[in-house]
Amino acid sequence: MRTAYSVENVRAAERAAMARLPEGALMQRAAAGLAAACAGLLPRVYGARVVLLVGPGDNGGDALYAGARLARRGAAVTAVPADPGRVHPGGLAALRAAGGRLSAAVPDRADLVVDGLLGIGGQGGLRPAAAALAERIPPGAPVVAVDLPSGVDADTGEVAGAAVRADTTVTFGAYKTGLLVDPGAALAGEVRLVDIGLDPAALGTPAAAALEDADLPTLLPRPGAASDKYSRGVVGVVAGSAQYPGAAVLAVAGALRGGAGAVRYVGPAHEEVLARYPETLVGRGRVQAWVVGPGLGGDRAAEAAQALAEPVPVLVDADGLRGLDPAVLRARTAPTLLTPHAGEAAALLGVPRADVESGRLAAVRELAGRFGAVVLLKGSTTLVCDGRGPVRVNPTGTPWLATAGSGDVLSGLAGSLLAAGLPAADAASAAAYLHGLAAGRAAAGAPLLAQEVAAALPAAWRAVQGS
Ligand SMILES: NC(=O)C1=CN([C@@H]2O[C@H](COP(=O)(O)OP(=O)(O)OC[C@H]3O[C@@H](n4cnc5c(N)ncnc54)[C@H](OP(=O)(O)O)[C@@H]3O)[C@@H](O)[C@H]2O)[C@@H](O)CC1
Ligand SMILES: [K+]
Repeated sequence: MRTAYSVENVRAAERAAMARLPEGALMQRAAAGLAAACAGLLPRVYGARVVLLVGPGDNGGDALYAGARLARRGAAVTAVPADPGRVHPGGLAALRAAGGRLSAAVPDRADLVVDGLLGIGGQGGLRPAAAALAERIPPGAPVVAVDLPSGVDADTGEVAGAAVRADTTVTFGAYKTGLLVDPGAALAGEVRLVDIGLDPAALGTPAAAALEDADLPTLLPRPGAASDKYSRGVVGVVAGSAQYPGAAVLAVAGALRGGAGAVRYVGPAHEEVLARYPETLVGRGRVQAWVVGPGLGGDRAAEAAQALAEPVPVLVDADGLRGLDPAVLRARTAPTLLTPHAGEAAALLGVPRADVESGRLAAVRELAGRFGAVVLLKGSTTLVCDGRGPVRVNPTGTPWLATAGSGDVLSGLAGSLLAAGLPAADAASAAAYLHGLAAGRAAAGAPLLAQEVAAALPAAWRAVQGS
């Protein structure tokens, strides 16, 4: 599990480390790691044109000390301060001593740009002087962000105004939440973590976590010799309508590949479902988890209410989410998993969709708290929040996954994992992970059908089991 921490926790761990280290040691470690990463990105350090964008704080200090190291190896290093009156004095002296120079303007050409404008001390969108420098980054020059792309909120990934788009982010001591959550994650490029010797215990509880392949085998159900279809769990799928029969087929497809022993379908599209998947049971009956919502069409609160009245885990998606009553969910004894996209989340919260898109972390936390449910917020980075532990950020997927029906497959898959006995947050995050992995494999750089995602799930499952 890749874990990310709040600025408050990172600062606490840094204070603890600074108390036992000589002054400036942490910054030197950070600068050494940054310089090594920059050197690795350049075909040749000697003679390379390196431009440092330097903010007023320690983030700028890191950039200057790293620039000094590159200058000592023969790079032509130019530092451009956002505010010439506020530049890290030690860093500036080191750069000058190494032969680097200071400039008021961003040079037209660069082999590498180092963004040291703002790190974890940044508040709000970039101020005009810093924004002006960010806008003048020479087109095509690779950009390395120091600690995080300037303009990205370290705790939320939110971007309020101008921000730097990095190809690589070199972050120090621990991942920051904003590096995992969009839109910040999308601006960070490839994120590299430099160990500066922070004590993991001093970092406290992570604010966010991203699953990795190696986490999946411990989460996914594995049938034993004595398992039968009932002990492996039966998942009921309430989905589809005359208008959207395909949603039923796709939700069942996801459910069949999610590890439950059997899938029970309830709805008008049973002929379509059986034609495609004769393994499906049809009609109401006992289940270990319900999936309600894909393709129901219209306001179908009644179907959701019927499932929610049963003391088993219930996943509510799509049309089932309309008009959900928080009081009903909060009164439930079994877990509830809601799987909205941004538009559905906005409707549940009564806010514009743009607010959810720009503040995804806040939105998923608010939904989980308000509804007393585990919430999987779909999107470019899918988030899962259970209202208690770190928010899970899904690292797999492909933009091709933004295709009709892919959410139906995800709901079936997550519901199946619920029926197999996984806690709701694990079911949701494991499903999102496998779904994204399957989509990446199936798309392979070309447009993707939702049914191909479902078909690729067994290969994704095998791949992580072998990890
Ligand atoms: N602590 C450690 O042990 C280590 C820390 N390390 C490094 O230090 C970094 C944190 O340094 P930091 O605390 O100096 O903050 P930093 O990110 O440079 O920015 C603060 C400055 O920016 C300004 N400013 C704020 N918002 C702004 C905006 N929107 N637009 C423009 N300006 C804005 C703000 O101005 P003020 O509000 O004071 O007027 C203040 O001057 C961290 O990310 C890592 O890189 C590493 O070396 C490892 C060891
Ligand atoms: K930065």
